[in-house]
Amino acid sequence: MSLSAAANKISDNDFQNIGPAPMPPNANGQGRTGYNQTQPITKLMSQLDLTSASHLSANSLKKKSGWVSYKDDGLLSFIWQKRYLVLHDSYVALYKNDKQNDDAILQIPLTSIISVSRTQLKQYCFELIRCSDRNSVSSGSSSSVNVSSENNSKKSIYIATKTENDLHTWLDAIFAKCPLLSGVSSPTNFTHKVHVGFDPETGSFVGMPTNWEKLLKHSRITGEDWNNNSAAVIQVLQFYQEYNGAGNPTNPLEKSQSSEAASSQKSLPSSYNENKHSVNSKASSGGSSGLTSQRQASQPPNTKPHVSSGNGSLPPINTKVLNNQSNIPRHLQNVPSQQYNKMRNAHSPTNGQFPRGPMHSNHSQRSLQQQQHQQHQQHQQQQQQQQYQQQQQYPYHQQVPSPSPSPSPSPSPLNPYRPHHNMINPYSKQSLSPLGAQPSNANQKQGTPNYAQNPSPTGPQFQPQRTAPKPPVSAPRAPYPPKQSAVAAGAAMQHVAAKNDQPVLQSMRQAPKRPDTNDKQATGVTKPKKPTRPTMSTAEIMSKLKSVTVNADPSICFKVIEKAGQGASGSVYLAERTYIPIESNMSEFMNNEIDEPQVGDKVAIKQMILSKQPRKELIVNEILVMKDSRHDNIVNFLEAYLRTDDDLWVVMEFMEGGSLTDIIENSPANDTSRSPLTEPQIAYIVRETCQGLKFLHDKHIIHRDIKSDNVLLDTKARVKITDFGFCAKLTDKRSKRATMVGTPYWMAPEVVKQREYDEKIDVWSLGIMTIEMLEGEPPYLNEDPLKALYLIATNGTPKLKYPETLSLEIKRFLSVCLCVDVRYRASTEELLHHGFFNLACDPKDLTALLEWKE
Ligand SMILES: Nc1ncnc2c1ncn2[C@@H]1O[C@H](COP(=O)(O)OP(=O)(O)OP(=O)(O)O)[C@@H](O)[C@H]1O
Repeated sequence: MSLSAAANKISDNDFQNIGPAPMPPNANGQGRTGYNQTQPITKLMSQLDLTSASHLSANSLKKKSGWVSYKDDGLLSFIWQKRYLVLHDSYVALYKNDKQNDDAILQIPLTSIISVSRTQLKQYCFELIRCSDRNSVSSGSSSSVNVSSENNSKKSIYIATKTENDLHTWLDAIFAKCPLLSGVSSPTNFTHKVHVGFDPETGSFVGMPTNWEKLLKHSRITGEDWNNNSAAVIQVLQFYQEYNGAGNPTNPLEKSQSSEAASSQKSLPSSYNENKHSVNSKASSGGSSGLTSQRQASQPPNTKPHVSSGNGSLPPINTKVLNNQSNIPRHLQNVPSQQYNKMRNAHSPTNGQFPRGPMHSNHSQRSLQQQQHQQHQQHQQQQQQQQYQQQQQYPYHQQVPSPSPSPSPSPSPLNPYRPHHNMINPYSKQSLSPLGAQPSNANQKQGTPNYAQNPSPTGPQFQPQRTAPKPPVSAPRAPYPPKQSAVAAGAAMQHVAAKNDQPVLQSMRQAPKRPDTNDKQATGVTKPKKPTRPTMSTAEIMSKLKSVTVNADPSICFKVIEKAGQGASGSVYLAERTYIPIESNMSEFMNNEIDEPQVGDKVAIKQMILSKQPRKELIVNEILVMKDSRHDNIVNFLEAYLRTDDDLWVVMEFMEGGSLTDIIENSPANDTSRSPLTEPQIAYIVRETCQGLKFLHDKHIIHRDIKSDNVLLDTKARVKITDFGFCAKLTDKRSKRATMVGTPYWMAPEVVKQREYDEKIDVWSLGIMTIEMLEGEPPYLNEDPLKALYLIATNGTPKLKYPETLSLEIKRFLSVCLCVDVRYRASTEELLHHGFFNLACDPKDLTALLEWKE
C-alpha cells in the first residue's frame, strides 16, 4: 500500500497519535539512496507499506523480544547459540527459551551499554559493547549513567538476527533505551560512579552534575518524565549543553544569562546606531537603560512604516495596539494576561533556557527581543502596580501608556519571540540607516567618505576600496544618483569604522557547536566526535565573495526607501534601483532566467557587516546557494556588492508581503476562529513551499531551518523560501548530516536526538509550519525549551490541539510529514501528490491575509 493510500486510512481519531512509522519500503535497505525522495514517485509509492506498521507500536518498541543467534567474546566465542533476546525496561537479557521462565543466561543493564552497532561478522549482525561494570544499577527509577573510570574494561557480544529488518528494529529499540547511547556520550568529568535518578520523596533529581540539576530544576521536566524515558532526558540535556557550550559545567544558567545579555547588548541592530553610545555606555555600566534606549528608537512591530520620499522627515507612527486578548490563542484566552505572559516568558533566557530562536543564528536576536520583552513587561507591570495603588483598580488587559517619549516595541502578543519586522522607523531622527537613509545634516557632519579612515578590520590582504564607478558615457540607463546618497553611504561607513574601534561584536549568527559526524556510521550508532573541520580562511572567503560580487559601489546604484526587516546577520532594506553599472562586471551576474534589471525596480537589500559575522563562510554559503537556486518558490538572489571589505550588500527580489509569521500573527481570522488561516489557504502556502523545497532537495540541498519566519510572500501571494545560510549539500559520499542546526520547536526528532539526518528534516519542519498556520504557533511553544526538546524526542508526532475541527486531508498530510520514522516520512515529491493540495485556494484568496501590510 502506498504511503498516501495508507495515510488515507487514518481516521479522525488516529491522528491523535499515529504511532511509529510503518516498515521500510524496502526492508533490506538496498536500493535506498540518500536521496530516495527523488526517485520516481510510482516506485516509491508502491514500495511504501503502512499496513505492516502495526507490529511496530510504541509498546513493542518499549519491550521487544525475539529469537536471535548469540555469541560472546569469551571462552565460547566461536559458537553461535540460539537464544531468546528480551529488551526489558532496564536491561537486555538472553534466555534459553521464549518462556523466560529460567534465569537469564546473560543480563546486561542498559546503563552499561556503551555502543550498539552493526558488524560484518554475520549477515544481519550487531555488536553490543558494554562496560564490564560491576557498579551498574538497573532498577527502579534510578539509573546509573556513568561508569567508573577505574572500571571501564569493555566486553562485546554479538547478536545475529534473521532479517535485515529485524536487525534494524533491534538496533533502534536498544539504542532508544540506553542512556549512554542515542548520540549521548557519557559524562567525562567523573572519577566516581554517579547514580542518577529521581527521588520521589524529595521531588528532586539526584546524582546529577550540578549544571544538569539546575537545568532540570528550571525546566518542567518531571520525575515522571525521567521515569518514562531517562535516556531522552539525558539526551536533551546533552543537546542543550552542547548548544550553550559545554565549557561551563558549574552554572549554565549564569552562563546562559550573561552570554545572552552580552550578545543582546552587543548585537544591536545597526539601525539602533544613533543610540549606540547611550546603549553601550549604559549597558556596560550594568544598567538596563540601554535597552530602554533601543526601545526609544524602535517602532512597535506590525506598525507600518510610511514610505517617504527619502527626505528624512519623520512620518506619523501608526501605533496599532496589538496586545489585546483577541490576539492570544483561543485556548489561552481565559488565562489572565499576566499568567499568559508568564507562560510566554518561560522561554526567557533569564530562566536559563534558550529562546525560541534558531540554534544557529537568531538566538541572540531573539534573546534581545526576549530581554526587551521581559523588561518591557516588568516595566509595564511595575507601572500597572503603581497605577493600581493609585486608582485601586487593576485592569489586566489595559495597555498602560509608557512614560517613554517614544513608543516601545510591543512584541507580538501571539509570539513575542518572533523577529520584530518593521520595528524600526527608518526616518526617525534617532535612527541612522547604514544604507544611507540618515538625515542630511548627519551627512554634512560626517562629510565625504574617507576610505583611508576605515582601515580594513580584516587585514592587509584586502584590496583597496573601490571608488564609485563613473557614470556611463553613452546612453546612461538612469539618471546619475544624487550625490547625497554616496555621501550618506560614506557616513554610514564612517560609522562602521567607529564601531570597529569597539570590542568585537558577539556573534549573532552563532556557529553550530557540533561538528558533522562520520557519515559511514549507521543511524542509531554512537557517534564519536570529530574535531571541527577547518573553515575557510578570511582570505579565501574574501576572494570567494569578490568572485560573486559586482565590482561597483552599490550606494550609487540604489536608493534606500525603508527598513524592511532585521535578521540575525544584518538588516534588510527596501530599495529602488537607480542605476545599473553596465561598465562593471554586472553582466556576468545577470541571469537569463530573471528579468533584466531595470531602473526603478524595487529590491530587497540585506546589508551585512562582515566583521560582525563570526562565520563568514555561512554568508558565502548563502550567496552561492541563492545564486544557483532560481525557482519560483525561492527568494531570488539578484546580485551582491562588497561596498567595502567589511560591508556586504546582498540584493534580492523584494517580497512585500513579509514573512508567513507576520501573516499568521496578523491574520484577521485570529479574532474569529481557532485557525489563523483556512485549510485552503494553508494548502496553497504549503504546496508552494513544498515546491521550493523539492527544488532544493532535487539538488541534494537541505534547507535546515524551515519555519514561517523563513517563508516570505509578495503582494501577488507568491510564496518563497528564504534564509539559506544553513543549507547543507548532500553528496554521494556524504548522504547524511549530523550537525546541530535548526530552530528547536521545528526540529525533527532525529536532529534533537543528534542522529544523522537527510532532506526529510525539512519535511518535518514543513509539518510543524503547517501546525503554525493551524494553531498560530508550533507545538510546545508554551513549554520550557528543554522540555520541548524532551517532548520532541519522546512524543514523536505532536498532537493537534483541535483535531476535531480539521479535515481528514490535512490530518493525513500531517501524518506523513510528522512521521518519526524517517523511512516513512514522505519526501517532498510524494507530498506534492498529496490529496491535501487539492484543497489549495487561488492566490487571490490570500489577499485578505496580505492586507495587514497596507
Ligand atoms: N527579500 C525580502 N523581501 C522583503 N523582506 C525581506 C526579504 N528578506 C528578508 N526580509 C525581511 O527581513 C527580515 C529579516 O530577514 P533575514 O533573512 O535577514 O532574517 P533572518 O533569517 O533572521 O536572518 P539571517 O539570515 O541573518 O539569519 C525578514 O523576517 C523579513 O521580514
